[in-house]
Amino acid sequence: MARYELVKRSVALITLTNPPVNALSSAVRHGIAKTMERALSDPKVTAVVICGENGRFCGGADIREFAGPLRGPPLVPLLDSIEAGEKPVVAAIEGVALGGGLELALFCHYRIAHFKARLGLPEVTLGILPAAGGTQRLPRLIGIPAALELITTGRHVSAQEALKLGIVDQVTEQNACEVAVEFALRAVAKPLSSRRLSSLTTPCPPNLDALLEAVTMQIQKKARGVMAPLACVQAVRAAATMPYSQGIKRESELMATLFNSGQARALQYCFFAERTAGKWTLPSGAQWNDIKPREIRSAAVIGLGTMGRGIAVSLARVGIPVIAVESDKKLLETGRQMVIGMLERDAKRRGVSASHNLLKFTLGLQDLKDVDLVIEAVFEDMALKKSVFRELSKVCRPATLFCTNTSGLDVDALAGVTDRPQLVIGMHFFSPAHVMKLLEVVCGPRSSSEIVATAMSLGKRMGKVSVAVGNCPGFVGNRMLKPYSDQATFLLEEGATPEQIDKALEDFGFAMGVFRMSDLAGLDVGWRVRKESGLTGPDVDPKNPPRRRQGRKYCPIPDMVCEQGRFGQKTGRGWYMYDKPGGTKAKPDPLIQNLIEMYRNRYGIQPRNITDQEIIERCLFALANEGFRILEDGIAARPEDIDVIYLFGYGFPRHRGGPMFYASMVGLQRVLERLEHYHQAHPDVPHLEPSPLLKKLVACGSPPVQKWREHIKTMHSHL
Ligand SMILES: C[C@H](O)[C@H](C)C(=O)SCCNC(=O)CCNC(=O)[C@H](O)C(C)(C)COP(=O)([O-])OP(=O)([O-])OC[C@H]1O[C@@H](n2cnc3c(N)ncnc32)[C@H](O)[C@@H]1OP(=O)([O-])[O-]
Repeated sequence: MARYELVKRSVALITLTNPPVNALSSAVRHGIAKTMERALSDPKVTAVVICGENGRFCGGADIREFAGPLRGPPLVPLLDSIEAGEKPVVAAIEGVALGGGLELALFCHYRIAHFKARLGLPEVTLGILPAAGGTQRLPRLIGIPAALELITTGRHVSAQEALKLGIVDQVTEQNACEVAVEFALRAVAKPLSSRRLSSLTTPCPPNLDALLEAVTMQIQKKARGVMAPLACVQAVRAAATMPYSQGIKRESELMATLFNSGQARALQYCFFAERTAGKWTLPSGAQWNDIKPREIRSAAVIGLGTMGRGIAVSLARVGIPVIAVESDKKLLETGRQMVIGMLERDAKRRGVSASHNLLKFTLGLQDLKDVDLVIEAVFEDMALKKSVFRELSKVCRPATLFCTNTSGLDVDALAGVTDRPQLVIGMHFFSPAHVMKLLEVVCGPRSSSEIVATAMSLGKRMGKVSVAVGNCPGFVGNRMLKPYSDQATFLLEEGATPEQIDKALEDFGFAMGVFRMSDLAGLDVGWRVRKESGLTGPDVDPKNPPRRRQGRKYCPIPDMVCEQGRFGQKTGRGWYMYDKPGGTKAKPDPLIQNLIEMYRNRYGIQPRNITDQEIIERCLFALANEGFRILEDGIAARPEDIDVIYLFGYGFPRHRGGPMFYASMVGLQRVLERLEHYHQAHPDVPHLEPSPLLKKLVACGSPPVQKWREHIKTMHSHL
């Protein structure tokens, strides 16, 4: 839809109207075609201004339309008529001009941007490329190197940077529309030929091939197996080496190779899944858009260990005064220095001043009597956490909200020791808490909808992707991690090596394989959890550690590694060896290979050749299978939530969509068959037994992931 008005007696003002981001849906494209034709044919009209309703120019093509057959007028011929017209067309950019929105502006003869506007060609983040001339026009306007960087990264630039790059002609602090109308009136007399980007030659750097080669290498190194960025390089190469008409053909050829690809579908699924995750509903029927969150004006963090420090920084940097508490002077001083240091480095990186004044450090819980919200981040020990919550109930005013950063302990058990179980919730941050975007908001059965709403909105305010989950051991992320890492260690027993398993997972797209990731996180963390859950400990015979524990198959190799003091990067030895404690460059360690071979000999295990396909199937199908169980148990409301948790908390490759979307892409029938195959081979590994929900979805014809919810409804929700 596009609105047409005549202003200043001779300027046609065309306003795109498709809330919330004026995406270029077929209706909007129809609207532009009709209003442009009217403006160009009306003799009263001397110039045209295009703007967007609600202070947003245009968020690009309507991504929702990609799933179906494309209808309505094709974009490029429509935009050609704008550039070819004899009347100056000025784009008045407010809010955002992204993707097809910026391309629309690049067909206009002039671009005026509001100083708060953001511009960019983020198509590559959706697994595609700018297919409305962006790859041919932006290089002609700002040169190859700058255009290449923006198109292969999809980065948004500010209006100021866009002016410096030459993307826009003027930046204004006033209403961009009014400024554009004045600008258009002044442009009437000026020639337009030099303003038609299609007629310009692309300024080429002398080292073009070397530049394109270097960018290609960098992409292949950083974005393993991701297609779109490489196609973007090819399209920009066409802008440098072909006339515009051929370049635009090359652009659409390359787009055709991407548009229906699995990667594009996965990345577009992630776009919407991320936005769906924030829309929670509780068993009571309370939901995200009808519960008003409390405003948090002050907070406290208890415990300044690794997590507590990151949480304090994440609160202070968004302007929330924080009281940080530790149990003794030395820990408090160490914590204070580290938090201040992190806040300063973070502020420097963001080019802002550090908000030291918002931080207060204390040894006394009584200083927390008036805070709005407390986040407990002490050592992962139930008894210790309970004593903290009992104390808090005594000192904090009745309305103060209590949150725990436990990564898997029972939130309701903690709520039970307080005087306000309805005001207790889990806020599970991921390490480092001031960097990782994911926040699991763990709703106990007594958590009120008000505290759920408050925790979710506080997460958004802290720049987190917040997902509401139910209360069970390990919640969603860590609960699924166990079958995934268990399969990896079982594969070690059967013949694989840590390097082989990690390489298979990294070739699949993970930034780090399971063993390198464990070395980073610290092997002692998992060891302590296994001890606390009684799976290992001093009463286990180290000479003959049993391979069945608590009625299930158990692999003692990780314990044997820890018993040698190998805790990963922090000790310089783990599944890999590092040049020094804290080193990050992993090298295969023959001692680990010896340990595994001795272990196989002791139990008479004949190693066999294990394929990368088996590694991927056993690790990822076990992961997804636990995801199905979590949906059955109502611990997660929909598969999108699980996928967002794994994308933002566990480094699952975005171009694979997440464990549940990946399972749907592989085909639920195949996932079921492979799990049945592996469970038959390993009947003593319950998490390989296909979940009832998986069987049910296959029986229902394997509906697309977005439709699974309809089949989950029958189950009881813990959310
Ligand atoms: C030819 C051409 O070459 C090619 C082919 C293309 O152009 S491909 C398309 C390229 N364009 C993009 O990649 C930009 C994508 N959008 C964004 O980056 C952000 O949305 C935003 C613009 C920076 C606003 O952020 P926000 O935080 O203020 O709000 P939001 O929650 O994100 O969004 C608010 C609501 O708008 C929906 N939405 C946003 N952009 C949309 C789009 N392009 N198409 C359809 N829906 C969109 C979104 O799902 C949400 O819906 P709901 O959840 O309310 O139901």
